Amino acid sequence: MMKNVVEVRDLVVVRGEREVLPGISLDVPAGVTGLLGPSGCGKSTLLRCLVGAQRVRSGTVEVLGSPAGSADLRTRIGYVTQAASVYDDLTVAENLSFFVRVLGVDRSSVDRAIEAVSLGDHRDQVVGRLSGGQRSRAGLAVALLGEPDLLVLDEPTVGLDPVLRRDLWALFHRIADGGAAVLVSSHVMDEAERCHRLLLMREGRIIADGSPDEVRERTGAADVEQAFLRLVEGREEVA
Ligand SMILES: Nc1ncnc2c1ncn2[C@@H]1O[C@H](COP(=O)(O)OP(=O)(O)OP(=O)(O)O)[C@@H](O)[C@H]1O
Repeated sequence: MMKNVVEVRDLVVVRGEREVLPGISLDVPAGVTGLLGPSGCGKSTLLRCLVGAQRVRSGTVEVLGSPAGSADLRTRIGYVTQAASVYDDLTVAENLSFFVRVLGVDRSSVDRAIEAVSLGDHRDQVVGRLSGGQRSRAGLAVALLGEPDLLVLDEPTVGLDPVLRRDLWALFHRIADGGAAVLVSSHVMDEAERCHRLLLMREGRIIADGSPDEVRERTGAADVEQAFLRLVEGREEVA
């Protein structure tokens, strides 16, 4: 049995002139893992590496036992970026039918994906007329088409109201309960409590790794936001 869904070792990524990831190592197990850190710390860059969309300078990225970017991972990873991944002028069902052909997966996955994100009542509605939360779920449905073993979500709850955020997190947990590993990035620390496991990131490095309880206990903090600040301050004292 495989231990980790993702294993990253000594990964170095340079974007523009900057070493955005200066040699990061981390594992992602099954369940819901939160990748948390301030804007610009390199979360999206790391996620791009996992899906094989980022040029890397050195190090290794293994996903589901294969090197990131391998052809056999194409339908085994679902990836939702911050940019909209669905077409505004197509209905939910038309979008999904289109991506079914692109991915070469079974047509029956359209209904399954629509049901998974609870968009049954909106399946024949044009995406451009959906609310923000419904649009997010439509994008998520596309990522679920291939029944992925790993779902990579880049800040999926940005700009959503608290009720929609809560509903989306419940959905991530249902997906994880179905057996997929779910990796969710966020710069909102209060989302940390909703994860089985946390990776706290700062300036291209992982500064803490564990369950929300472990991270809080290790730092003696009341919540994960305070834990993050304590870790940052601790580092600065040592430096
Ligand atoms: N195309 C690019 N060319 C050069 N530098 C880039 C490019 N894209 C991002 N960067 C830089 O890489 C660093 C990390 O960016 P990244 O998008 O990975 O951060 P992030 O943690 O996902 O931020 P956010 O939460 O704002 O999305 C930033 O300093 C950013 O300016």
